[in-house]
Amino acid sequence: MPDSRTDLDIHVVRLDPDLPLPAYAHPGDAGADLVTTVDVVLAPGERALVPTGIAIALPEGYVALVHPRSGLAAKHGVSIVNAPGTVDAGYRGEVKVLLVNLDPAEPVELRRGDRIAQLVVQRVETARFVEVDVLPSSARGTGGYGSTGGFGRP
Ligand SMILES: O=c1ccn([C@H]2C[C@H](O)[C@@H](COP(=O)(O)OP(=O)(O)OP(=O)(O)O)O2)c(=O)[nH]1
Ligand SMILES: [Mg+2]
Repeated sequence: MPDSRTDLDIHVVRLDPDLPLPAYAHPGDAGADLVTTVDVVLAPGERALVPTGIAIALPEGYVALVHPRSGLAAKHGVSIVNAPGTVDAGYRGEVKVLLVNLDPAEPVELRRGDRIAQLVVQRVETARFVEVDVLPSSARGTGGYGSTGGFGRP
């Protein structure tokens, strides 16, 4: 479904011409759905690098993040090992999805053409890493990993 609010064109090559381009389910959605080109069965705990049949050329200054779909996660325990996957602007290979079946008991069967993940395109900064001897102080300081407490229960 075309989204008239965007001016950003991303060139896509369909490596598998029978399958669709990434598509937003609703106008304004953040994630465009990606499909699998192959049938896959994932046993409990199993992972697989699944091809999506597309290659893209992101403009410089953009990244595409490969996110899990919440419906597959909630209903089948299917997630992405490296979530969110990072597609660099210079990458011209096939976009792939490292799916994992986190369900402890049930295998999951994915069929060619099923929507398996979603691609979120974002602007991104390329930083200069400047070495210094001392960092400026901050309210948090070095506290992390639960330094503010747990669930916040009384
Ligand atoms: O979910 C993903 C993650 C990555 N990639 C592709 C695009 C990305 O630009 C490239 C490299 O990904 P990343 O930098 O995360 O992996 P790496 O292990 O650091 O590999 P490399 O040494 O090639 O950078 O692989 C995907 O197609 N899907
Ligand atoms: Mg890398």
